[in-house]
Amino acid sequence: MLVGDRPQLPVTPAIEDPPIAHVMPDLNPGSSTTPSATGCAEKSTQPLHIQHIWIVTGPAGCGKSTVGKALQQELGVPFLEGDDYHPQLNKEKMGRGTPLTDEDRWDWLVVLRKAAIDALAPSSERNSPAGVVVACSALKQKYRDVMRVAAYGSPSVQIHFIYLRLDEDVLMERVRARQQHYMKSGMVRSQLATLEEPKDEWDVITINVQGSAEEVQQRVHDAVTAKLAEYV
Ligand SMILES: Nc1ncnc2c1ncn2[C@@H]1O[C@H](COP(=O)(O)OP(=O)(O)OP(=O)(O)O)[C@@H](O)[C@H]1O
Ligand SMILES: O=C(O)[C@H](O)[C@@H](O)[C@H](O)[C@H](O)CO
Repeated sequence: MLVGDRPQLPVTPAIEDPPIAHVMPDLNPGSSTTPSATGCAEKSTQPLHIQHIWIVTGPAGCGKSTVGKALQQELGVPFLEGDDYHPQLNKEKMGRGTPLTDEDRWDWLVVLRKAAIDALAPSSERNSPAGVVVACSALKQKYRDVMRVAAYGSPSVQIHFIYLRLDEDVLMERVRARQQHYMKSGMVRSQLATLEEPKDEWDVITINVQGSAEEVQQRVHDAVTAKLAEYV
């Protein structure tokens, strides 16, 4: 299977990651789809309760937090702000104007992925939510692949990336106008240099985020509604 292709069930993890894979909770105890001995999914009469992980991606300043929080309100699911999961050293590094490396991002992505899985797990205090929204730059395809592992082995969990596309000049304007954030406009160019725009990745929805926050939110709403309709 090529990276970014839609996996067929049952899914064999393309990335070896035993600690997470082995602790994946059974998110769907009443699942309607049961893998058979031959490896083919068998249908039962119960509806499949799908949990959707919506990962809002793109470079600093594209609007991940703004879009993510609005989507959280709309869907009534938890929201994880990826920036909050960076170790302090990463934040200090970015604050000094030094771009993160693959190594700096690796543990952050794994921790954020686990937090997303945990947010889906049922607890005694509330019912299992229908999903979670995560703001995470996920600039490179291999970073998105790290996050994709969250859905591996759990047919009831679906992962979607919402890539917010914006030109450099508008990105720069938005980051410059933003107050009290460690990420300054000088980092925008390096974010774009690192960015691998998703192409032919079946689980990515690209949204043009030029325009007002309301216009952008409407586009996101339409795209998410259309995606959810595929599961009805
Ligand atoms: N559609 C929009 N039009 C104008 N300004 C916007 C729009 N969306 C977001 N902003 C503003 O742009 C700035 C960056 O947005 P936001 O913080 O949501 O981006 P981000 O991708 O989460 O950034 P970072 O990754 O650096 O945390 C904020 O000040 C926000 O209020
Ligand atoms: O991968 C990265 O370089 C980082 O995640 C950044 O994108 C920041 O966390 C974020 O944009 C905060 O401004």
